[in-house]
Amino acid sequence: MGTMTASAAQVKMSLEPRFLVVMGVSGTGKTTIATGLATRLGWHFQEGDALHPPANVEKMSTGQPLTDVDRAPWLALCHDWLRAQVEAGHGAVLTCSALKRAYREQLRANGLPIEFVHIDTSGTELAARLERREGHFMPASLLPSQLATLEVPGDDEPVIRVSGEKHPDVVLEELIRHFQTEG
Ligand SMILES: Nc1ncnc2c1ncn2[C@@H]1O[C@H](COP(=O)(O)OP(=O)(O)O)[C@@H](O)[C@H]1O
Ligand SMILES: O=C(O)[C@H](O)[C@@H](O)[C@H](O)[C@H](O)COP(=O)(O)O
Repeated sequence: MGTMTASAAQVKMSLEPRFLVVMGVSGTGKTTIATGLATRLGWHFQEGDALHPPANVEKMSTGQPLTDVDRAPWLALCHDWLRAQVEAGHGAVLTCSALKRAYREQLRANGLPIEFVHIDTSGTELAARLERREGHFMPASLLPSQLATLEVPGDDEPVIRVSGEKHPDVVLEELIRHFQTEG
């Protein structure tokens, strides 16, 4: 335990701030990975779901997928949060499904140095997780539309790809090692 605390402290000291959007479809593990990173690195965290206007939450709760128009004000709030973190200069992690390229471009607008962490998980594993998950407004019935809407980030986008099917601790280790290697 003492050793783990020491190594977490070393990581906090040695890493330059980064501005991360942990993205992917519902149930892929965004909140799990983003909170793990924020805790281990001492970076600021924002749950993107908490920025949805109430009408969006109501819509998803009743099993209706969001449209581009529904998502626009939410993405604007996500962008504003990211911009404030960049201006403050401390590391930050946001969860945001960011399913389409255009949404990711909106998040990166104004030249923000955002990097995406795309968590990729198979449809069968996602369905099982969402059926098990309790106390969340997002129903499993919306999974097909999430998967159909996803535009996997291209190699021309600033993206780090991770598997959502490994243990979260393994993914966190991989990400932190990647950040250490990149300086
Ligand atoms: N790598 C993983 N392996 C197994 N279960 C996971 C993993 N990551 C997350 N989960 C579980 O799957 C569910 C969805 O994870 P969550 O982090 O809420 O995803 P999202 O924020 O993308 O919807 C939660 O019950 C969580 O505990
Ligand atoms: O753009 C969307 O359709 C939503 O943002 C969606 O992708 C998101 O997943 C929900 O907010 C549910 O929250 P979880 O992702 O935490 O399941």
